Amino acid sequence: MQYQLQGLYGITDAELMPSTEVMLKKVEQSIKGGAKIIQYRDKSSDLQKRVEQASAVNHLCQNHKIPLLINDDAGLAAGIGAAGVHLGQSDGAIPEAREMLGEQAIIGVTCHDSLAFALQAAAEGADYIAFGAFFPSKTKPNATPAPLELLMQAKHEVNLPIVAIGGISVDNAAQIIDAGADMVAVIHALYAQNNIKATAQQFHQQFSNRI
Ligand SMILES: Cc1ncc(COP(=O)(O)OP(=O)(O)O)c(N)n1
Ligand SMILES: Cc1nc(C(=O)O)sc1CCOP(=O)(O)O
Ligand SMILES: [Mg+2]
Repeated sequence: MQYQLQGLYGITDAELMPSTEVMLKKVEQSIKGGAKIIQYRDKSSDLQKRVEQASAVNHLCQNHKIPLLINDDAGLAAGIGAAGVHLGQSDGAIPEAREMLGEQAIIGVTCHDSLAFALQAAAEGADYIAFGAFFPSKTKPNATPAPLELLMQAKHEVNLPIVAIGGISVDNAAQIIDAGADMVAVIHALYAQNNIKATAQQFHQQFSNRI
């Protein structure tokens, strides 16, 4: 299936979603509010939990025709038939992930604050590039800071959809989108909210003003 890589990108979080049931409810609310892409992110080494949760979220996403990407682990993505994988700079090579997942898979790559990483990822066949952190992140306080101007530069120099991540909220998303981000990836300012659907709608509206 061909997916549109634009809009709100929700990322799951083990602390904000302490059970599979809570995870499914929160992710579904975000999709109902307009999230266009979901990532399963679990940094634990509990393989059984990871397979069970990733499979359940993948089923939900498929029902809503939304792509699920697996963080870090192309093998898990292939094993459960997810739409793709998100790779950090030390999470494995793009060609190997492509080999495992196939031509249709979505492979996203973390580029931190580096245009050089982005150009390399593009040359190796990435489907989107991700920059951050644009604002202080509650989830990842030690993330490398990235300047807003990087988005404008990348827009001109890299022919791939751009994800912005790190401390993004409904209050600061507009400046990120104005600077050139095609997607905003969010954990805390989405999944820690009491009304996740309404929050996702607020993010979504900021894109629909431009689509
Ligand atoms: C959309 C998106 N962008 C960046 C990241 C961060 O990936 P990475 O640097 O590998 O860090 P971890 O998330 O694995 O801790 C991401 N996951 N998603
Ligand atoms: C997983 C992750 N990667 C980042 C990067 O800069 O590469 S920032 C981050 C955490 C994003 O969560 P929140 O929306 O709560 O800040
Ligand atoms: Mg990673």
